[in-house]
Amino acid sequence: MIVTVTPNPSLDRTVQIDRLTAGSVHRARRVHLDPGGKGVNVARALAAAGVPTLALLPSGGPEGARIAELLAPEAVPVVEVPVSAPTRSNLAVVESDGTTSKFNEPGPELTAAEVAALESAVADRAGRAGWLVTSGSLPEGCPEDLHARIVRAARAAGAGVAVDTSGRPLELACRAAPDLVKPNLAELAGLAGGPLRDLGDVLDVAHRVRADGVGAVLVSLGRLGAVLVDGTGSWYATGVATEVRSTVGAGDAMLAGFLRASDPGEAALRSAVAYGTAAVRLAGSRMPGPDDVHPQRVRVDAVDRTVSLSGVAA
Ligand SMILES: Nc1ncnc2c1ncn2[C@@H]1O[C@H](COP(=O)(O)OP(=O)(O)OP(=O)(O)O)[C@@H](O)[C@H]1O
Ligand SMILES: O=P(O)(O)OC[C@@]1(O)O[C@H](CO)[C@@H](O)[C@@H]1O
Repeated sequence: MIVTVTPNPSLDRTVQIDRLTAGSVHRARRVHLDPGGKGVNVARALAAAGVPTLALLPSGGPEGARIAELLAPEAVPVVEVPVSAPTRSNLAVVESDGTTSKFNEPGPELTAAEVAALESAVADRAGRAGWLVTSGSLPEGCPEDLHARIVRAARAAGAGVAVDTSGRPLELACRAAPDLVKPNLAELAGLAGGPLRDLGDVLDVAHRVRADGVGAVLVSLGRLGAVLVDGTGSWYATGVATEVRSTVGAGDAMLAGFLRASDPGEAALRSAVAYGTAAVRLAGSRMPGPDDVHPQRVRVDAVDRTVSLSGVAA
């Protein structure tokens, strides 16, 4: 079973318009509502593939209840930790060429007792998890080492642990020696303390992160694909995305693809990029199912240090 922890879930509203122009009124062509937050998305993709999973999240107000309602038809088991402030709603504006602008709320303020209840729910379930994924931003009131604490608790319970977050919480989580981290380019640059120019820089930082105790580093690079560095080697994979409908959640789909792969290393990277590529073809933060995913179309090579990262958001 793969348990996902999302300290700051969200009700994701995706609005499709022709073109975003600052300061104008826009008429939406379509609106789509998804249960969201990074760990929630990972659990959705896993459930769609028939992988036993459980999404653990704080839940408050009508937004929290709606997330659980939307997860039910996707057959995602949920453990809700009740909190008094309402769960946030996040907005994605997608233009007709696939350009996506995201507006994320900070999230509710959790009390110390609510944070303790979340940690206790993690401790209760970690012993039954093969993997535990802890991901996303932290709402107000959470200590910045919350992901790090969850990593330690899950490791102590014998679970493999994957982390997908950013900034200081990511730095602290790396020090807790998780089995896997999944930074995007901006997050890896944050860990490096400066901009990264090419795959050579990505490789060097990923090796440094591993040397500090992280098992494997899966770096997602948007349209450029992804790099994996683990204890057995390093690879670069690219997919073919025909049509980009929404990039929201592509990183989460990718992490699910990595975790559901039957083999580690190169095979897991292939599955990860197949999932990421499939996700961008789907509207909103919809997660791909196994029929959407084509690992045989993913190209995996040795890492060419000279490939430039210009044009990838960092
Ligand atoms: N524009 C794109 N074209 C093709 N593939 C893409 C594109 N954007 C993302 N992908 C695929 O999805 C994977 C994850 O994307 P990305 O690096 O944007 O993750 P992320 O920043 O963590 O996303 P999120 O936080 O929205 O989940 C990439 O490695 C790639 O395989
Ligand atoms: O604000 P955070 O926690 O960093 O990210 C939240 C979020 O953008 O991540 C998911 C996509 O990865 C969305 O479902 C959700 O809205």
